[in-house]
Amino acid sequence: MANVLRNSAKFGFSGVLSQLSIHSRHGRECVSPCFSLQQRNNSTSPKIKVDLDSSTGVAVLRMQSPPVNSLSLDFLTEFCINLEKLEMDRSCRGLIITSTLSKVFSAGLDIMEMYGKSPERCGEFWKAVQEMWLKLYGSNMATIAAINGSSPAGGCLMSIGCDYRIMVDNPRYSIGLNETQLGIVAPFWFKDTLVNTVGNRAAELSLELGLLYSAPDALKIGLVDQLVPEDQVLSTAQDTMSKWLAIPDHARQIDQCVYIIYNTSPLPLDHARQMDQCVISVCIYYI
Ligand SMILES: CCCCC/C=C\C/C=C\CC/C=C/CC(=O)SCCNC(=O)CCNC(=O)[C@H](O)C(C)(C)COP(=O)(O)OP(=O)(O)OC[C@H]1O[C@@H](n2cnc3c(N)ncnc32)[C@H](O)[C@@H]1OP(=O)(O)O
Repeated sequence: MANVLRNSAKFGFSGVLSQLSIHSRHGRECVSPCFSLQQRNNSTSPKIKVDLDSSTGVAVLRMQSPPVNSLSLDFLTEFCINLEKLEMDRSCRGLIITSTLSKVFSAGLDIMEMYGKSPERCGEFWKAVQEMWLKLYGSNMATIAAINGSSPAGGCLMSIGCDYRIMVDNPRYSIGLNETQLGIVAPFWFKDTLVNTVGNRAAELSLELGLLYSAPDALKIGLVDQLVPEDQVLSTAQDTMSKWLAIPDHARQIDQCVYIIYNTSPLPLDHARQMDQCVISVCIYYI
């Protein structure tokens, strides 16, 4: 593991984060061309299924990559391609993300992507993680995570990258940024997103202790917005989405824009790259 980390630290990360701006969150621009994403999508069977209801303008994106919807490079590439397609489709105003797997929303980053891979592959993987977050957090669509299972680490990041979170009311399902428990550190942009969701103190405790919250505890700290019985998670997400879509898009988008500008520190490319490298270097030192 240490060697993998050492190699990855040498690699220059993409610094895609520099593109987080008023334009990427609220304009209709793509963060990166679909072409390059499609070029690197090598998966054979779809890991993601998207159904767009043109009468409501709401798409449901189902993650269907057993056993745990781990975020591999192939998965992330497919995810980003689908997000870009929906983003460019003006008939789509809302996106619900859920899982077809029982018990798991997403297990987060695919551990196998962090082990025994070339520096180039590690860099490509990390860029895909950043792109996933940028495209989701920067989406013009109203986004709701229908969390129907556990959602640790990168799965939690995906959830808090959405505008609203509905989780199944099952204390066995957990969610949180548990990186420190694994001996690694959540990058600063994970932290920013968590602070924007639960506030400073809860985020500090959560990150330092690597806390995984049961669904009821996640509701208490505001990590999720609502708990519902398992069989109602999708219908509740659809009902909630109709309320979000009753708001004119431009007003909601501008409001989000103001919020994010005042609550997220936009960093220039070099800073973003260096800070990610710093996190990984610290991990290398201790692992
Ligand atoms: C340049 C970049 C590369 C280098 C990076 C360097 C440093 C990193 C520094 C900073 C990065 C910080 C960011 C990290 C974010 C992350 O997301 S890290 C991933 C953290 N994920 C987890 O901790 C989740 C672990 N999994 C679970 O808790 C459980 O599996 C579950 C999701 C709750 C489901 O439990 P369940 O009982 O249903 O299933 P199992 O545990 O039996 O698992 C089934 C099967 O799935 C495999 N698996 C589980 N999680 C992952 C995963 N994240 N990646 C890949 N595979 C996973 C598990 O091994 C089992 O496989 P099997 O034994 O072959 O059946």
